[in-house]
Parts: sequence; C-alpha cells; structure tokens
Amino acid sequence: MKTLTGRDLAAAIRAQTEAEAAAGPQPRLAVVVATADEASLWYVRSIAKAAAGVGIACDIVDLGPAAAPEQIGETLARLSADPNVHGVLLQTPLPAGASAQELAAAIDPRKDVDGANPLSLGRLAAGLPAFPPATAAAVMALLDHYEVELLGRRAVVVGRSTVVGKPLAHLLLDRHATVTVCHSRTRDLAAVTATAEVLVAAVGRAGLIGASHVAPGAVVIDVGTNPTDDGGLTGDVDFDAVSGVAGALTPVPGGVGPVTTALLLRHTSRAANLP
Ligand SMILES: NC(=O)C1=CN([C@@H]2O[C@H](COP(=O)(O)OP(=O)(O)OC[C@H]3O[C@@H](n4cnc5c(N)ncnc54)[C@H](OP(=O)(O)O)[C@@H]3O)[C@@H](O)[C@H]2O)C=CC1
Ligand SMILES: Nc1nc(=O)c2c([nH]1)NC[C@@H]1CN(c3ccc(C(=O)N[C@@H](CCC(=O)O)C(=O)O)cc3)C=[N+]21
Repeated sequence: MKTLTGRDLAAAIRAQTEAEAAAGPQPRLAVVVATADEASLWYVRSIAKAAAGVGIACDIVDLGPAAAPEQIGETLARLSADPNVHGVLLQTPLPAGASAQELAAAIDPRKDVDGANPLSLGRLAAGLPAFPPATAAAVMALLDHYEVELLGRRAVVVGRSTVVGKPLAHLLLDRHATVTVCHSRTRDLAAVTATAEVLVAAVGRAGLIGASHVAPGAVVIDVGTNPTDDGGLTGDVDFDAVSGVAGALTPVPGGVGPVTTALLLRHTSRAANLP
C-alpha cells in the first residue's frame, strides 16, 4: 500500500506560485470571515501564513459571527469591484440565516478563487474556464501527481456538496472516468464503493469508509477532516483498516488539506494575471 502524501506536492505548488506571483503585480486575496468556528479560523490563519510565504497579500475581513447577510453581501460586492483585490474567499460556516450559495453570487467569477459562485460551478459543468473549488482541484492534483490513470476508470465520489462532491464529479468526468456519486440516501454504500477503482470520500464522518467499502488495489482519496477528542484531525477513511486493502491512500492530516491551501494561492496568482 502506497501512502499518497500531499505535503511535498503542496510545497512544489507553493514554489511555483511564488515564482508566478513575483513575475507580475503582487496578487491580493481577501478572505471574508463571519464565524467564531475554531476549525474555520484555523484554516484562515493557515491561508494567511501560506500566502505570506509565497508573496501574496492576504486581507482578512472579519465581520464577526453576528454579521447580517446584507453586510456580507455588500462586502463581497465591494471586494469584487476593488481592482487591487484579485481573489475573494467567503469562509464557511456563516451566521444562521446567511446562505453561502446565495451570497457567493456576489463574488466576481474572475475573482472566485474557491469556485463558490454558482456561475463558477455552472461553467465548470459546461466545460468552460472557471476556478474549481480548491479542495476539488486538490483531489485532481493528487491523482495527477501520483499518475493515477482516470480514463475509462470507475470513480466513486462519496458526498455531493457544492464545495467538494459535485465539482469533483465534473472534473473526473472531464478526464473520462466513469463517475458515480453517493450520498446519505445511497442504498448499500459499501456495495457501490467496492466497485471503485478510484474512491473519494468527502462526507465528514470519521471512519465511515472501512475495509468492506474498498476494492483490493483501489486508489482512495480521503477529503474528510473530522476533529478528534484529543484536538487532532482524522479522515472519513479508517486508515488502518483500509490500508490493508487499498493500493494507495491519502493520509489525514498531510493529504488533501495542504494541497487545498496551496491551490487556493495558485488560483489567486492566476486570477491576478487574467487578461
Ligand atoms: N481538506 C480540505 O481541504 C477540505 C475538507 N473538507 C471536509 O470534507 C468533508 C465534507 O465536506 P463538505 O462536502 O463540505 O460536507 P457537507 O456536509 O456539505 O456534505 C457531506 C456529504 O456527505 C453525504 N453524507 C452524509 N452522511 C453520509 C453517509 N452516511 N453515507 C454517504 N454519504 C453521506 C451528504 O449527503 P446528503 O447530500 O444526502 O446530505 C453530503 O452530500 C468534511 O469533513 C469537511 O471538513 C471540506 C472542504 C475542504
Ligand atoms: N468554501 C470552503 N472551502 C474550503 O476549502 C473549506 C470550507 N469551505 N470549509 C471548511 C473546510 C476545511 N478546509 C481545510 C483545508 C485545509 C486543511 C489542512 O490543511 N489541514 C492540515 C492539518 C491541520 C491540523 O493538523 O490541524 C492537513 O490536512 O494536513 C484542513 C481543512 C477547507 N475547507
């Protein structure tokens, strides 16, 4: 069994992004925050730190956990209209009553570096240029980095969220995989996932995917980031059980997560250099 780590790939993407960013005007990413959620704030800090490391300016616009939807929408519209800002990210979760999907429509698609505007997902589905969500892009980047064949292969994605499952299904389809998407109403999940040559878990349930869910030799990508009692992080895949069956498996932490952050910065640098 091969462990598909993401840290080296993330470092390579950051190095390339640093060179790209240095070649033109300094890219600027604005991160809009309206939450006190600790995991979310951790992610924002790690974006800011990584941005500083590659020469990308990062403004954290913290509206606080009581922000009104109108205020969030106005902030996104203002940043989208600001010629000095190249990337806009709306961090989730949001205050009760605020819909990320509706609010993200206020992000200019050209600055939508985490593919959150419904227009971006529509363009992705239609095969038009758009930024995919960084996490979905990270799964593809890992598969490519480890030279996992997709053409004609059976791929199963567990999870159908707008952030991960749906855009990822389109990216896999574009690469000529035969794609099945599972969700909470899927009957006999294990029977479906066991048909996968490439299996992606993006659910948010620790250990959901066990040995019986995985075909011998399958490539398994674990997107889940579930907090553990001891303050750590664990995936959707039972790593120890599945590593006895799978051909290759990403760890959590150290798999999809670091690549996600690196690609968000790459998208920002690309957004700054759009014609
Ligand atoms: N590493 C990274 O960069 C990132 C990691 N994540 C992590 O990935 C995970 C998924 O995130 P996200 O997509 O936003 O989550 P959502 O909660 O939005 O979506 C979860 C999906 O899983 C499905 N699901 C829930 N329970 C089951 C089950 N028992 N069997 C099969 N499917 C099930 C849901 O089905 P239904 O639609 O029917 O409700 C839904 O489609 C989380 O752990 C999140 O923290 C997310 C983004 C980035
Ligand atoms: N619109 C949207 N886009 C997101 O990209 C998004 C989101 N919403 N909601 C929340 C999740 C979570 N997320 C993570 C990204 C990187 C790590 C990461 O790099 N984690 C490290 C470890 C961290 C640790 O050990 O605590 C790793 O996996 O190695 C984790 C989590 C992005 N998310």
